[in-house]
Amino acid sequence: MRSLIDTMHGVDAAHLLHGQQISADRVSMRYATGTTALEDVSLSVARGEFVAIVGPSGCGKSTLLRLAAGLEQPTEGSVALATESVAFIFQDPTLLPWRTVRRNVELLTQLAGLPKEERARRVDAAVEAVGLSGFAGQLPKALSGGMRMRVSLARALALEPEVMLLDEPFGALDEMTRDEMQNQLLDLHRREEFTAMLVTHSVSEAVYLADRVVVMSARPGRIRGVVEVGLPRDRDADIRFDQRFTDRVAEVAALLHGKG
Ligand SMILES: Nc1ncnc2c1ncn2[C@@H]1O[C@H](COP(=O)(O)OP(=O)(O)OP(=O)(O)O)[C@@H](O)[C@H]1O
Repeated sequence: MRSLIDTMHGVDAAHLLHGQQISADRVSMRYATGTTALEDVSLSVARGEFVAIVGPSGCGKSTLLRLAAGLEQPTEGSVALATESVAFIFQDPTLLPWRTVRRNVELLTQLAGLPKEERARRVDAAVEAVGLSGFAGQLPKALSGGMRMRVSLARALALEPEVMLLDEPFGALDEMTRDEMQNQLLDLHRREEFTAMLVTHSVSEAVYLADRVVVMSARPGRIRGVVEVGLPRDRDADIRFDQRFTDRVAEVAALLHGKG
């Protein structure tokens, strides 16, 4: 199940400062194949913060998320996580086709060994939170791509995670559905107050969702710069017309393209 979403174990929480949820300290990652994916990356994410990571293809963004989850160990430096309560969301919702929406959402709570009543409470809340109550009895094949992604989100939410790691979750969706999913995620983050690390190829998505955007260089990935978004957390689609939004998008894009 590790390849779907999972609860992970906190790694070496000793060097976390107060209020930090994730901390990477001078991390380098070289795979056995000889590829150096990351070099000297240091990053701290505060409890409840939403951090987006953008960078050229192959610069080590997914590697950084896997390190944060404790799925990989860095070759140099250290990664610390203040909690064991972590959910991972991938671009592919990976639903089990023979299980209904409800039973898919329940899956990880079942594997985590939660009692039946507790599972039922969490599943109901998660299905409701993503607006799928009317579809709880449907099979995945009856759902649109956006709805399947909502099920994937609900399955993660049912773990009531303190940390949500999202690897390009909306990359396969059409633009309208993607906009809807971004608003859904903003709303969930406001309500559930989890810490989020999101990998995306979209600069505007990063600025729209995050408190801070981390811009990485081409492989081996280093942090080229970090942009403080500085927009109110309580934002909606209209913020895209705000000068501050367009300024931040330009700032991130300039860093991304080496002009920062
Ligand atoms: N398990 C692995 N074994 C060997 N090399 C790997 C492994 N995972 C990733 N890599 C390599 O490490 C580099 C970074 O990969 P990673 O998937 O982290 O980048 P990314 O920024 O997420 O890419 P993309 O934006 O294209 O999804 C790539 O060159 C990739 O081929």
